[in-house]
Amino acid sequence: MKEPFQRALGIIRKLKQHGYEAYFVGGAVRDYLLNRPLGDIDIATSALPEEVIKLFPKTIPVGLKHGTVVVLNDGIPYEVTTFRTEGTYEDYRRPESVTFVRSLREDLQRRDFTMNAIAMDDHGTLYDPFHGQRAISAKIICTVGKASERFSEDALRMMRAIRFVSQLGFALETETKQAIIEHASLLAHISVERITAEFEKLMAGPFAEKAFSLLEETGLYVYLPGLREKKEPLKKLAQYDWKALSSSMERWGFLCYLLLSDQESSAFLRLWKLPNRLMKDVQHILRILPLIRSHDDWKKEQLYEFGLDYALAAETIRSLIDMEDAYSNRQRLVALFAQLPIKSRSDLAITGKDIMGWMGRPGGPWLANILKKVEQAVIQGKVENDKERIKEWLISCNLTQEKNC
Ligand SMILES: Nc1ccn([C@@H]2O[C@H](COP(=O)(O)OP(=O)(O)OP(=O)(O)O)[C@@H](O)[C@H]2O)c(=O)n1
Ligand SMILES: [Mg+2]
Repeated sequence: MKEPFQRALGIIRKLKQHGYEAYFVGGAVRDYLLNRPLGDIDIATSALPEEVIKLFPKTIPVGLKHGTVVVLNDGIPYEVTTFRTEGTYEDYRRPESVTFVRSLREDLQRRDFTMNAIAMDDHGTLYDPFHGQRAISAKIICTVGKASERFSEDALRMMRAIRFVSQLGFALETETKQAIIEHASLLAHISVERITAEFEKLMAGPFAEKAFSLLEETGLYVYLPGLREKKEPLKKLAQYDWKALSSSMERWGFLCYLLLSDQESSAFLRLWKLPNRLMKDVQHILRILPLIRSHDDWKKEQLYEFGLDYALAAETIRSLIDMEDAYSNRQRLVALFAQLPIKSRSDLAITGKDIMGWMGRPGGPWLANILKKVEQAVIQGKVENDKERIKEWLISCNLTQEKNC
């Protein structure tokens, strides 16, 4: 058994010693069978939440209504959830309350996809009543039972299905795909935050282009923020190798650049409720892209002005769009940046104070103007980044004359 499971065995064994059933379930079992890195390890048990709390010294009651208690074992948190069915669903979202059951099979039956409905006991024996292993071998994403029921219970599962396509490269089973086509509009009941979380994972998957193609084909895109009118440009997204993009900022930047006009992007990013920092970063990239696409190569001044991180992100997107090798273009940019005599204003050998002293004038807009000129001259190699040289240069250019500031 893999190390992360080993470390959680104590929890399962303790539950069993007290007469309860307990199993590893969900994504970790799936990823273990796929030989992928394991995420959070979830445990399902017949013990009720209060029974779990009594057994373990360190617990956090994170979702008692849903039967979930976090058990801290050697400082690592594990979600321990009571076997449950989700009872009646309202509004196509996960329910407010659940019904606890004492059978593993019933618990697995309420899960979304067969590959996510496999349980593993403390000896590594698998319980797979819905043939999840078969689906994994065939690389198929298939709902447990009737697809229309699973998607009506929680419409986010339609996004999850396509997000798993992106992460695993699997295909959607026919009935599952058909049900997404028929139930796409139910996504309107789901909160933007949950949709965004899935969409971020979708964009980051190694098979994102397959997923974009499916968003378009199933019509699910219509219910994604700001994409309703973007059927045709959306098709373009499926033509690129998204693996070339390596951060959230690059992925959102690329998406906006391909789908939207300059005026649309800020409202679009707000619709997805992205964090402010990310929105600002993306908009910065979107301002850089048209500038660098109109030139053959980077200018030193541009690189200095944008900073290496943003420049690299924009260059990665540009390379992808122009079908160039992003790796070597990035390397070139890093080398060019290394050659810059200064990387930011704080690297200048002089300060505003020096200039005020030389000119005997108090600060004002003129000072920012001169500092800018000095910065440009240093970057262009017209003057060495040295206090005396800069002073001489200012005098020789007559920049110490008020009329030239
Ligand atoms: N809408 C959902 C969300 C989750 N699940 C079940 O709860 C498990 C754990 O959920 P979660 O951690 O959200 O997803 P994972 O499948 O583990 O995927 P990831 O690797 O991204 O965590 C899933 O495997 C699935 O069995 C479900 O049936 N329906
Ligand atoms: Mg998980």
